[in-house]
Amino acid sequence: MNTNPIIALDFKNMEDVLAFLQPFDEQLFVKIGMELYLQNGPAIVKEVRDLGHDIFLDLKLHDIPNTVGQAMKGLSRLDIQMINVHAAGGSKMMEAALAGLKEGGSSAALIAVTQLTSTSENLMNKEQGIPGSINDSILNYAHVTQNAGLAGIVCSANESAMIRDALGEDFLKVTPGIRTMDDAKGDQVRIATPEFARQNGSTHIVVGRSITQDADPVAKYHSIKKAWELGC
Ligand SMILES: O=c1ccn([C@@H]2O[C@H](COP(=O)(O)O)[C@@H](O)[C@H]2O)c(=O)[nH]1
Repeated sequence: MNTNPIIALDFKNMEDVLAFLQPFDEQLFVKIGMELYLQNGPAIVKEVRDLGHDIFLDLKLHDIPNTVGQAMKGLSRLDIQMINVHAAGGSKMMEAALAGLKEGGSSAALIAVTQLTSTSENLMNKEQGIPGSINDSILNYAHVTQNAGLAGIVCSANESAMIRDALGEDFLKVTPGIRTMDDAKGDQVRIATPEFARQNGSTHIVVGRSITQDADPVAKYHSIKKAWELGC
């Protein structure tokens, strides 16, 4: 699987996507999330794929098993490399998602969000009503996800070593919340640098505003890619 940094294409339409992608002269791994997909529909996935880029479709499905399974079957028609659900939907929902994806003939890696990188332990305890440490919650969701047969999880890079030690190198640890030292944290809580993500066992990093809002996105992408590849 492509392990290049995954660029989050958090734009409102294809015009903005094209303006962003135009200066890049290489094949990228990009993420299409709710902002772009919900305002433009499935056609946007084909348009980006036709440009030659690999795609992580970050829709974070979370509903009853039958609904998620049927939705995944529909999404399996899209030529994508990675897709996700929320682990909080439970093992039956994740199994239905996987079955739907496979029935539709897709070989995309199915992964599950554990705790969003914008979630703090305090928020989890008080608003989700989950007691204990956020690491315990993430580890629990990761075990449930692996037992349901999925390829990996979304977590922050801070938790990647814990997940690797418990669930192995091959289980995907896809980590957003990536920031360089001079980046604004914004709404993210559990952040890490690309080099730390590499050292701590992430298999993929997801990078949005650090690249997309930079004055020179191509140069920023290459500096993040280098830090990620070298781990220093
Ligand atoms: O836990 C999660 C799951 C998904 N995301 C997504 O990743 C990018 C991060 O964007 P930045 O601009 O680098 O903060 C964004 O599309 C999120 O929807 C996440 O951040 N955390």
